[in-house]
Amino acid sequence: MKVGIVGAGMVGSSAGYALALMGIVSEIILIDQNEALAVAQAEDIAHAVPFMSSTLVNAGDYTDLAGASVIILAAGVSQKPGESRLALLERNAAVFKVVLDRVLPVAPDAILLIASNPVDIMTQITTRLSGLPAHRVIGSGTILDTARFRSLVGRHLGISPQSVHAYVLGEHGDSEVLAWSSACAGSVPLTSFAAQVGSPLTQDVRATIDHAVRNAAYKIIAGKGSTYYGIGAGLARIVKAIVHDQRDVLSVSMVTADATGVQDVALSIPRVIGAEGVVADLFPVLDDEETRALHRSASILKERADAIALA
Ligand SMILES: NC(=O)C1=CN([C@@H]2O[C@H](COP(=O)(O)OP(=O)(O)OC[C@H]3O[C@@H](n4cnc5c(N)ncnc54)[C@H](O)[C@@H]3O)[C@@H](O)[C@H]2O)C=CC1
Ligand SMILES: CC(=O)C(=O)O
Repeated sequence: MKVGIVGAGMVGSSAGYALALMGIVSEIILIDQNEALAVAQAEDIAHAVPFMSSTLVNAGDYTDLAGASVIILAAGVSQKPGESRLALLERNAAVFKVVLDRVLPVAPDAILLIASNPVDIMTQITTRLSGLPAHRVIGSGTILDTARFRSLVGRHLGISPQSVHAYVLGEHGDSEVLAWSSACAGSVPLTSFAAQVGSPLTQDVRATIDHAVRNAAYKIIAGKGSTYYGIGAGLARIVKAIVHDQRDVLSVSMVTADATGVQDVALSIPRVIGAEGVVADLFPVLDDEETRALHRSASILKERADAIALA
C-alpha cells in the first residue's frame, strides 16, 4: 500500500514519520517543490524505520504517485503568529491548483487527504477542482481539535483520552463547536461521570477547556512557530482507517449536502472511514446552543468557499 505526501514541510514530514513508525503502509513517497527538502526528510524518516517497521520511505516526483491509495496534501503556507487559518485561503488555493494539476492525472483513483489550511475550504476547493466524489476527498478537519478536547477532558477527569467520546464539529478554526451535550466518558454521559468522580464540569471548567482547544494552535505557533506532531499523528490515524478498511468514527471534513440548513459545505462531523473514504455521516444530537453555533460555523465556511474564484 503506497501513500504519497505532497508538501514535505513540518506537517507532511510529521505525517510521514508517524506512518513510518506505525508501519501500516509499505511505501511512502514525499514530494515538495523544494526537492532537496523532500530528499532530506525522506532520508531522515527512513533512518527511523529500522527501529520500528519496514516501510520504504523515498522522495519522488509526481509520476511516483501512480498506484498510491492515499495522497496527503500538506503543501502551502502556514500561519504566522496571530494569523488566522482563513487568512491563508487565497495563497493555498493557488498552490492547490498547481498541485492538483500534477496529482490527478497520475493518481486518479487515490483518496485525497487534505491537511493544508484553511482545511475545510481547501477540501471544498479540492472536491470542486478534482471532480472526485465528495467521499474520496477528506479534510483532516477537526480530528486534531477533537484530540485536544479529549486530552483536556481526560486530564480533568483523571482518565485516558481514549475513554473520552467527544467531538469538535464545524470549522477547523475559530468558529469550531465543542459538542459537550453528546459527550461521554466510557458509556456514561460526561456530566454524570464528572460528578461521580468528584470532578464536576462547571461553567468555568468548560470555558477553560473551550478556550484551550480553540486557541491551541495560536499558543503553539507563538511558542515554536508551527504545529505538526498532533496533526501528523491525526493524518496517520485517518490513513490507517482507510488502508485497513477499519470503519472508524473520526471527525473529519467533507463536502456535506446539508449541515444545519447550510447546503454543500465542507465541515467536520463524526464520519465512518473505510477503504472507500467516508462511508457514512453521523450527525450528533446537539442542544439548541450547539446547533446555532454549528449553523454559524457552516455559514462562515460556506460564505468564504463560495467567494473564492478558481479561474
Ligand atoms: N489541518 C491541520 O490540523 C493543520 C494544518 N496545518 C497546515 O498545513 C500546511 C503546511 O504546514 P507546514 O508543514 O507547517 O508548512 P511548511 O512551510 O513547513 O511546509 C509546507 C511545504 O509546502 C511546500 N510547497 C509550497 N508550495 C508547493 C507546491 N506548489 N508544490 C509542492 N510543494 C509546495 C513548501 O516547499 C513547504 O516545504 C499549512 O497550510 C498549515 O496551516 C498545520 C497544522 C495543523
Ligand atoms: C495550525 C493548525 O491548524 C492547528 O494546529 O490546529
